[in-house]
Parts: sequence; structure tokens; C-alpha cells
Amino acid sequence: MNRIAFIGGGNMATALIAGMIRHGAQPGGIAVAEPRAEALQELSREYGVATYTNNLDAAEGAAILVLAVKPQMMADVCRTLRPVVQKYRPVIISIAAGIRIAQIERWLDGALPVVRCMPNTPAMIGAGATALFANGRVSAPQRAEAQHVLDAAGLTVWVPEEDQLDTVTALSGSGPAYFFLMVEALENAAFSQGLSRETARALAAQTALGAGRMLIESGESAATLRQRVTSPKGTTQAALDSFRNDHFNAIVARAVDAARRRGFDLSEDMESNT
Ligand SMILES: NC(=O)C1=CN([C@@H]2O[C@H](COP(=O)(O)OP(=O)(O)OC[C@H]3O[C@@H](n4cnc5c(N)ncnc54)[C@H](OP(=O)(O)O)[C@@H]3O)[C@@H](O)[C@H]2O)C=CC1
Ligand SMILES: O=C(O)[C@@H]1CCC=N1
Repeated sequence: MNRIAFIGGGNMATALIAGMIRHGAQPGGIAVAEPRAEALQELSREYGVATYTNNLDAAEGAAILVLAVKPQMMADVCRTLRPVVQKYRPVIISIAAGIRIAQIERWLDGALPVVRCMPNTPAMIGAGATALFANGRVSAPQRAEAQHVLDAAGLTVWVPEEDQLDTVTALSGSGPAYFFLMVEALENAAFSQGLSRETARALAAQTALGAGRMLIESGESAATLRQRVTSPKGTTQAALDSFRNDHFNAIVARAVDAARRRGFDLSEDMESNT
């Protein structure tokens, strides 16, 4: 694997680095730049990667540059990286929600190979889901390298249009939070009916795990698996009827649309602020 540098050493960068190391990447080939000294110490101690407080030092000579800072930081971070990017012309991988490839190229001052992707936090345990999109300047070997980095975090899929990444962000990027919210709500409902907090939490979490594994391992659709739980006129039917009466599908569709629109707004905000 070519030398890779991460700009930003927060949650997602750490998750991706952990995956790469688990899959046999050499720590010496991974550099991370990050302002927080404690985060750098932890990355160095845990994974043995090279750590820097200066972005340019980390990016020096890298063939792959992963931009893993908040969307609001992207313009400033890209501008400071210009000299090293123009010198080495690495493939750029951006994981920032909303930020467009055209913006990244403009902030980095030139036409560059850029892969924009959207991973999610289950990458921390190798169970991530990532969608990727590459611009026309990404070569086949660079595309394979980008995929290799994200493969270490879990499932990867390529999407044919960049705009689809806003929907991906609203689905799988933010999605873990929706399932956590559901588990919290189930836990609270069972607690209010008299189960202990501990028991409610354990049963809700294990139910999420079991349902998730069945979705992946059974090869059957969510609808089929749902129907198999639902005895006619039984308890599940009562709950599902209640969800339906409360317009569950419409609630979810509105939430996913809000997330998608927020992704679009994040890039627009950067236009007005930069
Ligand atoms: N969290 C998630 O579920 C997902 C996040 N993403 C995307 O990943 C990106 C990172 O998110 P996440 O890891 O959650 O955020 P974090 O805040 O955990 O990580 C970002 C890191 O970048 C550091 N940083 C800030 N300024 C700079 C700078 N100028 N140069 C280098 N590093 C800097 C931050 O340090 P400090 O804390 O000191 O500011 C922080 O440690 C975002 O763009 C987000 O949209 C994508 C998919 C899922
Ligand atoms: O909430 C966010 O903006 C980021 C992107 C996807 C998940 N977390």
C-alpha cells in the first residue's frame, strides 16, 4: 500500500485506521495530522502510526490523502494543503458530509483525482457501510486503492452519480443514529412498563443485533422477516398497526429527506462563507 495521510484524527479517521491495521496495513505507512495532542498520543500508542500536528508535514510524500475533518473546516484545511497537493498530486479521499468534489478541487487549486465517500461509525468494529464516488481523474489503480482503504471498514459500494452521496449520507451515514434512537425509545418504553433499565437495555440491544444479523445472513427481505414475526391478530400486529396509524413510514421519509437537504446545505454554507 502506498503511503497514506489522514488530515483530522477524530472518530472516523480512527475507525478507518483501525480497520486498515486490522487488515494488515503497515503502521509506518500511515500518517495522521490532528491538533489535539491527546488524540495523537492515543493514535500513536494504539496503532503505531506516525502522528503530526502540522497537516503539511503529514501529507508530505503521501500518495493517498484522506480529508477527515468537519465539513466546516474543509475549505481552510484544503487551502493550507495546496503546496503539498500540487507537488505530489495524491489521490484525495474526502469523507466529509455534503462537501462536493468541485469545491475540494477549487480549494486545493486544481483539477485533481478525488474520491468522495460516505462511511459510518460501525466502521469502528469493521461493520461499516460506505458508498464511494470517483471523479474522472481517478485512475483505475487509485480507485482500487481508495476501495481497499474503505473495504477494511466493512461493506463498500460505488454510486454512479455524486449527488447520490447526499442520499447515502441520509441513509447509512447518519443511519446508525436512527437505530440507536429506536433502541433508546424501546428501552424507555419497556422501562416505563416496569422492566429494570438494565434488562430493558440488554433486551433492546440484543434484539437490534439479532434483527440486523438476520437481515444480512438470511438473504431475505426486511418485509419477509417482518411478516414472519407478525402472527395474525397477535401482539406484533397490534404494534405495527399503531406505527402505521402514527404514519411511521412518512415520519422516516421526512427525517431522511431532512438529512439529505442538510448535506446539500452544508456545501452551500461553505460557498457563502468562503
Ligand atoms: N461521525 C460520523 O458518523 C461520520 C462522519 N463523517 C464525516 O467525517 C468527518 C469527520 O467526522 P468525525 O470523525 O465524526 O469528527 P471528529 O470531530 O471526531 O474529527 C475531526 C477531527 O479533525 C480535527 N481537526 C480540526 N481542525 C483541524 C485541522 N485544521 N487540521 C487537522 N485536523 C483538524 C478535530 O480536532 P478538534 O476536535 O480539536 O477540532 C477532530 O479531531 C466529517 O466531515 C463528517 O461529515 C462521515 C461519515 C460518518
Ligand atoms: O451528522 C453528520 O453530519 C455526520 C455525517 C454522517 C454522520 N455523521
